[in-house]
Amino acid sequence: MNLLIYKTQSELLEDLAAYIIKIANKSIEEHDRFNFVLTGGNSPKALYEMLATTYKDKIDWTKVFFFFGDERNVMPDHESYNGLMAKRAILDPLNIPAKQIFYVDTTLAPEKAAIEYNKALTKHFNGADLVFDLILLGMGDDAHTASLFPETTILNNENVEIDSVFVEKLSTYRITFTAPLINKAKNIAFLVFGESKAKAVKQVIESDKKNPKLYPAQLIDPIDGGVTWFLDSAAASLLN
Ligand SMILES: O=C1O[C@H](COP(=O)(O)O)[C@@H](O)[C@H](O)[C@H]1O
Repeated sequence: MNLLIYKTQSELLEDLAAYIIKIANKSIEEHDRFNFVLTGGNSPKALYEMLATTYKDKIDWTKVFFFFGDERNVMPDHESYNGLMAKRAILDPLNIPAKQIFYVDTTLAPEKAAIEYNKALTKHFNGADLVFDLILLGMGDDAHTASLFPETTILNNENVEIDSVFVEKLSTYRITFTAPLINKAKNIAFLVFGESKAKAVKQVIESDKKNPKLYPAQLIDPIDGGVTWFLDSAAASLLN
């Protein structure tokens, strides 16, 4: 695990953008495309905007395919839809054509949306293993990542797939990559800001004994690739 801690969020974002650009260009050089899984929530917005403006000439965006590691069960025009934030912050500004964007279709029932997303991914990968070049992840202050929430049934799902899950504490369904699917990625990066995440960061990274039922981000342990944590000093403040 690589642990990178930055004094300010802007330093962190600059470095994370450089990390993404490097992986994107390497992936395009190696297999002529970059399969990039976006994270939702609030944390990545400034990063997406930065990639679409300051660094827009650093990547051949015609070769980038965008996916979502999790989605909220709301309509695509709802402010909470992860795809909408990404659409506004990076996809529309870069004029990414629809064929390069894999939104989760939340007009369907959650189970059906997950089935359709699995089908779309299998088709994109031509039936080969679903190995993404880069998966970006956030983390909630309850240590959830993607939509792998504490004490939910999906934590026991050992399949490499997208699934739906009912999250009791939010009284809602989510659609999410399972941990085994995330762990197949070539590269995984966590982006975590702010003091409210400090306790969860410590529990996930420094607990002597793993307890993924309570701290689901502990399930992220890639098979072949690496995981890099991009933290600001507030999020890292409780680490030894
Ligand atoms: O619900 C979600 O939360 C996490 C963390 O979001 P943040 O707003 O605290 O950055 C996010 O990674 C996930 O994609 C999202 O659906």
